[in-house]
Amino acid sequence: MPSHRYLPVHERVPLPSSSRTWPARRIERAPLWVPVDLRDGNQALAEPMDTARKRRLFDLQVAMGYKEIEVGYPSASQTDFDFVRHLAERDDLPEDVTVSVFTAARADLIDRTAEAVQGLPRVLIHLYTATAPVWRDVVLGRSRAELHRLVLDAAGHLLRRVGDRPGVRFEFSPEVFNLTEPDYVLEVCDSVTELWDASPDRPVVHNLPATVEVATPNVYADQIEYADRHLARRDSVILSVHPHNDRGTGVACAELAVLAGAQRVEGCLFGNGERTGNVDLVTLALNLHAQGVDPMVDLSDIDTVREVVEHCNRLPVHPRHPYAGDLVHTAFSGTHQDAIAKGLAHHAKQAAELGVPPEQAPWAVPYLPIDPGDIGRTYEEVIRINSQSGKGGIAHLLHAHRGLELPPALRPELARAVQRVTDATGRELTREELWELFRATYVVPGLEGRVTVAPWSTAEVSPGVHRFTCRLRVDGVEHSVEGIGNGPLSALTDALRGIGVTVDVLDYREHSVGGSDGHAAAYARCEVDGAPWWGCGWDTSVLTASVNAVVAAVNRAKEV
Ligand SMILES: CC(=O)SCCNC(=O)CCNC(=O)[C@H](O)C(C)(C)COP(=O)(O)OP(=O)(O)OC[C@H]1O[C@@H](n2cnc3c(N)ncnc32)[C@H](O)[C@@H]1OP(=O)(O)O
Ligand SMILES: CC(C)C(=O)C(=O)O
Ligand SMILES: [Mg+2]
Repeated sequence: MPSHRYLPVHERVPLPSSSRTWPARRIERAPLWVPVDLRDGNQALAEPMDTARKRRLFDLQVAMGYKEIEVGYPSASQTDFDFVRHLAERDDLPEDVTVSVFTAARADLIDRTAEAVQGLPRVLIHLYTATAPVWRDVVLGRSRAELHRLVLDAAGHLLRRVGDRPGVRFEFSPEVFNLTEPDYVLEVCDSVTELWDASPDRPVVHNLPATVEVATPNVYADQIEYADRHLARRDSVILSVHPHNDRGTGVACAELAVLAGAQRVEGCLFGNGERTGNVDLVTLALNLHAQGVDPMVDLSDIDTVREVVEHCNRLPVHPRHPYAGDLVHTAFSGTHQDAIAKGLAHHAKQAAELGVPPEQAPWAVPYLPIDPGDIGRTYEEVIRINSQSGKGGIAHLLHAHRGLELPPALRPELARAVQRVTDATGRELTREELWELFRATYVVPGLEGRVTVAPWSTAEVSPGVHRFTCRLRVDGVEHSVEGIGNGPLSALTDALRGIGVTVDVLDYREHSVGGSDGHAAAYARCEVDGAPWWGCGWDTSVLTASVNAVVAAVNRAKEV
């Protein structure tokens, strides 16, 4: 790999001196989130959104609780212009929502922008120019002083065009801030602050983008902390960040930048955006949620959010995407499943002890950073069965979906049966298939097999003495038999012994299963002809379930 072609960041740009304090800080409240899907995200789509798609995403963002939303680059295309006009003319913006529009520092584009926003009650006009040396030299062909002049001319032009309109505020972005000399950033931003006469009640936004990520997130945090400390009229400046994700560390950059003093974060839902995307606002919000901090946006129905975003962007969200992917709450592997199953049971118990609903109780379930229920996910997806799965997960699934309380001693051999199937097929077992496997292995042998018992009856002939009377069919030969014992099951085993089937019940459990069909499950571990076998019964009658469980164990032994 020709790595020698690339310079490390400290050889590309002077970095601010390092008296940093951000590493010791904590994020205790959400910054102002600003979705830029309708502008930055949109400019990265092969098929940019039309008005209907833009409106759908905008309405979603309003419903989620975003208060500032970048809606387009109205001077760039008729579609974007029309969408801004649509918002202005519909006149249905919630009173606490401000829209933002984007423009380059060119008089013609500013004029068109001013036309587009006419009539909007609250609008932030976002002016940008790249300030980094390579862009100055190669793209814009201007020296530091010349570019500074260009910015001030554009900022002044904007002020003259719309500065006296009520509800208008300004934002400035020195594009590629992260590769711009820190003193030059201050020089340009401070002069813009002054020109726009920012004040605490009409602050300017300075948005310092990592337009293309080039360094580890700590470097960006140092750059932001330096700006936080040195920007003029700091109480009249909202310090904003706009990370991209070229190195896959956009989220880390945003979080460290907030530690370093950023008050506002621009990004896109699920991280759409140029190249590898803008920083993902959903992940950022849920990262805060998972730290006990109110994210100030509603993600309680993440699947609807995802569905709308996928529709509007025509891009899928990856199955492993943090929080939102189809697979992120799912454990296939045995030890994780075991821990989750125990964690969920413990969670339910603790909630009951605290007297609060489970969805309000403190969360400490292994391997699940947040309760999937918080974002509208169900538990059904949490544990899924394949060849990596173990007894804990299998028992959890049969409990969750069929109400079975499998005896711990039965679980290992059921897990082996499951593994034989998943190894052979190489695929996942659905919960219905798992139930069928359990039924076929342990329940069906109680209903059909070499030995069948039907009809039968029991009676307590004297206190503590039970009689079991039945027609027994063994290998097609019918017998009428009776047995006596201290309970129905011991009377049954006595009857079996009468025709030469030696069976002892070593362990027996039963429980009723909730639900309208009112089934009972019975589990019998029996010694049959000297070897132990499990059999299970599943019937609306507990007694029938128990008889079937013993017969199932017998038939399983006889089928070997
Ligand atoms: C990091 C970001 O996301 S920046 C935002 C980028 N977004 C977009 O580009 C999407 C929409 N853009 C567009 O539709 C078009 O670029 C338009 C309509 C805005 C402008 O189109 P055109 O006039 O055809 O120019 P073009 O796109 O080629 O822009 C390049 C020119 O603008 C200049 N320019 C680029 N950025 C800026 C800026 N921020 N401020 C002032 N001038 C700029 C360049 O120096 C170049 O000038 P030159 O022709 O004198 O060399
Ligand atoms: C804020 C603007 C200029 C931007 O999208 C970027 O720098 O990435
Ligand atoms: Mg961007």
